Parts: sequence; C-alpha cells; structure tokens
Amino acid sequence: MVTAVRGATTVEFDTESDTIDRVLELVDNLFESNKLEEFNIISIIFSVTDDLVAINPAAALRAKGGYGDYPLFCTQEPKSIGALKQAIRVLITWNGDGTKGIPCYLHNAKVLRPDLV
Ligand SMILES: O=C(O)C(=O)C[C@]1(C(=O)O)C=C[C@@H](O)C=C1
Repeated sequence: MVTAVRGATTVEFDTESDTIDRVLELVDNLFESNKLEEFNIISIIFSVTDDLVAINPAAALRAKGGYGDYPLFCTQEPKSIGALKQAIRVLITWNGDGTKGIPCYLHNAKVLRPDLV
C-alpha cells in the first residue's frame, strides 16, 4: 500500500554543512521511526524556502554517501506572509504495509504543525 509521511526542519545558517546536517538529521529520523527500507521507497520530494541557496536538499542528502539511489526532487516552497524562514520540507512516499506514517518536525519547524509534534 502506498504510504506517505511529512517532515520539516530549519537551518540556522545558509551553508552547505548546516544544510547537509539538517537534511540528514531529518531524513535519518524519518527512516528510523517509520522503519523505511531502501527497496520500499518510491520517491523523496523536498521544498526549500527561497532564502536557502547554499546547496539543494537532494544534493545535501547524497553528500555523505548515503541515499544515493532514490528518486529525488526539489522545488521552492510558495511564498506567503509570515512564512517560516530557512525551512526545508520533505515528503517521503513508499510501499508500506498500511501502517500510518510518523511525521517529524525538527528545530524551528516544530511551529508548523504543533498538532503533530
Ligand atoms: O507541514 C508543513 O510543513 C507546513 O508548512 C504546513 C502546510 C499545510 O498547511 O498543511 C503548509 C505548507 C506546506 O507546503 C505544507 C503543509
């Protein structure tokens, strides 16, 4: 059964190293808590706010050698008044057993969905 889960995080500084750390922290967390396996993954889609330009999240995810084989996609988050800054969002889709996904909102992104954290 196709299953999806959401997550989001923020970076403190728009640098490659901070973005890599935060993207890996987020995706590692989602893989662990949802017991995701490489062969089950359908795709991983990221959005970034337009104030993050150091490195895109797909490249950040591959930067340390893991997650090399996934279909990845990045897009820019729509701008809106009062929107959270320096935010990276992720949507992971996989072939699961019907168990509901466990979302993950880290750092300043916890404010986005306080009902889920
Ligand atoms: O979950 C988030 O990351 C949110 O910012 C919330 C929300 C929503 O309103 O559902 C808003 C914008 C995002 O593109 C996705 C979801």
